Amino acid sequence: MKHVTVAAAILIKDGKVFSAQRKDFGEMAKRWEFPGGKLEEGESGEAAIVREIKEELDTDIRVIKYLSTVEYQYKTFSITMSGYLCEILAGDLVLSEHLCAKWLGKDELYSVPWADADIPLVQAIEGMLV
Ligand SMILES: Nc1nc2c([nH]c(=O)n2[C@@H]2O[C@H](COP(=O)(O)OP(=O)(O)OP(=O)(O)O)[C@@H](O)[C@H]2O)c(=O)[nH]1
Repeated sequence: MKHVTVAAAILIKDGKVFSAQRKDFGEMAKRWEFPGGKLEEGESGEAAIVREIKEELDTDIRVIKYLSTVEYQYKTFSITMSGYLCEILAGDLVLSEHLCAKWLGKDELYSVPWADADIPLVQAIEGMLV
């Protein structure tokens, strides 16, 4: 079974968290996720998340702190995903790899179909939202 190690950015602004919708292919097609992606060989999670957000969203971020790591077994692959609380340094989160995106407040947090693996991370950040 394929295993992927992923870094995810938790971006919170005005009490809302940034969530983006995956494209229409793969096991997680059209699910909502934290932006990010797979670590390259020898790369740290912190370095990967800064690189991925630049690549995917043309935005410079910095990691404020590591939050937590989720392990999840999908039908076709397993995932280890670490979430990092990040802040935007420069850029406008320009979508290039997602269908759309939303800033979700506490009341809307579960209004989108999240990727299954994300639920523990979503729960972990609920208290940071308004
Ligand atoms: N970025 C991201 N990926 C997630 C999340 N939750 C989750 O299950 N995943 C899964 O983790 C994997 C990440 O792969 P990706 O396609 O985003 O990563 P990448 O940009 O490095 O991929 P690529 O360069 O191979 O296309 C996907 O299978 C995706 O479905 C999440 O919150 N964020």
